[in-house]
Amino acid sequence: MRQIVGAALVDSLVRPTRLLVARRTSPPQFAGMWEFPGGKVEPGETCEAALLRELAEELGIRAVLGAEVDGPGAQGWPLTAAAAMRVWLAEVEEGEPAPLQDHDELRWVRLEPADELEALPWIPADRPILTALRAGTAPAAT
Ligand SMILES: Nc1nc2c([nH]c(=O)n2[C@H]2C[C@H](O)[C@@H](COP(=O)(O)OP(=O)(O)OP(=O)(O)O)O2)c(=O)[nH]1
Repeated sequence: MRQIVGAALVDSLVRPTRLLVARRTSPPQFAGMWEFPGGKVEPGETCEAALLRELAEELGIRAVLGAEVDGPGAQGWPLTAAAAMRVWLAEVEEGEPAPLQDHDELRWVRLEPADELEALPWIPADRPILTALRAGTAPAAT
């Protein structure tokens, strides 16, 4: 199984209210769809190092990783029969995210209410991840 990593970049790891979403430019079947920035883990790389590298390359930022958005398998969330993605919450530490590579638009979208977030044409495999992310970042009831 090919290992993919993705970042749920939020405005604040302590009190997340917005998520940075990215619109892919390729391949044709994913162009125009929204996703978690990230990419493939290279041989010899840890997942965390791969994710920080991808965020630097794609968005031009240095990020800090928070908790993992745990998926159903050891390799995270299934994407296809041959690929799965682990996803971490993350926060920008340095830089301003820009669509440098693989994306033509970035958007900070409110997590709750999630109308705008859910209305975007996401890569379909990402939908269950979004649901888990929203459950995990919802403010605790008092
Ligand atoms: N980055 C990312 N990829 C996703 C998501 N959902 C999903 O199905 N994928 C798929 C699309 C791609 O087939 C694969 C990730 O590959 P990629 O093209 O982003 O990887 P990469 O940046 O390392 O690209 P490359 O070296 O092959 O050019 O996983 C997601 O939310 N984020």
